[in-house]
Amino acid sequence: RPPAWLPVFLRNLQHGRLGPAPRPPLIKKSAKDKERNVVTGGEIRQGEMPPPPSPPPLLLPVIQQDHGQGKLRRLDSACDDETTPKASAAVPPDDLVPLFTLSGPAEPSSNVAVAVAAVAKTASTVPAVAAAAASNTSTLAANRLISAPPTAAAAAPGLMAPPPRPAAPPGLMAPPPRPTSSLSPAPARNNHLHPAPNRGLAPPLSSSSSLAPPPTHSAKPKKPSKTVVLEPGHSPLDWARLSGHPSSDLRGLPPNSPYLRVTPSMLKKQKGRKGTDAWMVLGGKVYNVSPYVPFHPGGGPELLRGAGKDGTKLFGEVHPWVNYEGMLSACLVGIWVPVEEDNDMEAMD
Ligand code: HEM
Repeated sequence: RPPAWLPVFLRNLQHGRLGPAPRPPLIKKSAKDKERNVVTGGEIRQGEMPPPPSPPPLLLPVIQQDHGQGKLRRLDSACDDETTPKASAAVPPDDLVPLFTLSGPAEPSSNVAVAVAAVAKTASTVPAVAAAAASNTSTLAANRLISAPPTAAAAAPGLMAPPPRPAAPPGLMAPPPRPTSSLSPAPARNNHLHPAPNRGLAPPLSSSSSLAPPPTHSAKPKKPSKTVVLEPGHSPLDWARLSGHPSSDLRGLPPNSPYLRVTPSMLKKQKGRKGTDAWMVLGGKVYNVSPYVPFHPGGGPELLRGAGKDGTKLFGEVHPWVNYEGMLSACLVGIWVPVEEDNDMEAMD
């Protein structure tokens, strides 16, 4: 049974609606292209399959270097008179380090172009790149060449070097190494000539390089506290309330007694024993510390270590930050007179 489309096809053929397939336009290879073996099309003979369309040449870098005119240009002999930077078929000098290579075996005799960009060691740190291509290069090969990074193709001595790659922030992994493809910069191969710094043997581990935190003041062992548990109603706040009251007289002297000139013989009798008050010299003044004994955070016995003597040094060794003057203002007996005078307990004028 004939297929359903056959009558329609025959009818169209009968009415001449079906013609031969349109021939593709003939593209003649110019003499220049023949000479340079550039594949730009070619004649299509009848009965032959047309060749697959060749991919458009990669001319992006050329467009960028085209003085902003936006025209597509080929990097071949047709634009030899242009000033656009392009690859030069120069062999890099011996002291240049090959930086860019094309994949595949380099066959000087074939049409495969070998582009080599090299860093000039003599031009300070500026990566002066000389791209070398085979003289018998094809358009495709030339486009491959110029598709290398524009900085690599156009950089020249005296130009600014590209900015250094940002260092990876601490804690983050270092970026993966760039793939060494045919068109990406290859790592320098003469590292053995210039050993990288700080690659020597690591110093032996010392005690300071352990994982323990560095010694600080906070690491100093603290002295155990010698504060005591005070009786109820004898907190520092209670003492402040008691001593700060205007009517409180904690001197242990008869009312309205003047400030005394306290001599050593007077002081040694006031040690807080046998019903006497404990006097203490602090900063040239004599205080009656007896009322403060039950309020002393360090305990009564500790406080009384300085009773009947000059406790300035002892006080300073324990807690120089304590404001004794303010705390004991209501306990002030008089001034300290370190030399013996004729009249003991002589009142000050
Ligand atoms: C000179 C004889 C004294 C001695 C030997 C002495 C001893 C002490 C000691 C051992 C402590 C405990 C420190 C601690 O480990 O926390 C202390 C605390 C204290 N003392 Fe004295 N003390 C004396 C005189 C005084 C005086 C005259 C006053 C008041 C004017 C005073 C007020 C205090 C205060 C406020 C504290 C608590 C300090 C703090 O917690 O930082 N001390 N004292």
